[in-house]
Amino acid sequence: MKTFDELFTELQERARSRPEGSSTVSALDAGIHAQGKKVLEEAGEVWIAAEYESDEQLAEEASQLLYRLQVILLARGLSPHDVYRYL
Ligand SMILES: N=c1c2ncn([C@@H]3O[C@H](COP(=O)(O)OP(=O)(O)OP(=O)(O)O)[C@@H](O)[C@H]3O)c2ncn1[C@@H]1O[C@H](COP(=O)(O)O)[C@@H](O)[C@H]1O
Repeated sequence: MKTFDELFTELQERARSRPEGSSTVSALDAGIHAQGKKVLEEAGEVWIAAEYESDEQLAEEASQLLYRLQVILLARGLSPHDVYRYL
């Protein structure tokens, strides 16, 4: 179990050390266009899960959307704190 901020710290470390087999390294290397498509894809899956699937499936899809949002923030050099100031 990890929090939003703990996951972001982990992703920053992946970006820095670039370990073999990291999903995050692959996602960062794929570029902003591909990262944006993943955000949209996961947002759509959250919507479908909310309408038709279980609470557990919705929570899992939401986790993937949060992950994809973090990847795109990281790629642009932003952090969750840049977002929090608008909440
Ligand atoms: N939370 C996530 C996470 N959520 C989603 N994903 C990625 O999203 C994929 C699932 O999304 P899709 O449904 O689009 O599946 P897919 O189309 O088969 O995936 P792709 O072929 O497009 O990669 C997973 O296979 C992962 O690649 C994640 N990848 C990593 N994390 C966490 O990020 C941290 C760093 O992970 P690594 O960079 O892999 O070390 C770890 O704590 C991981 O748990």
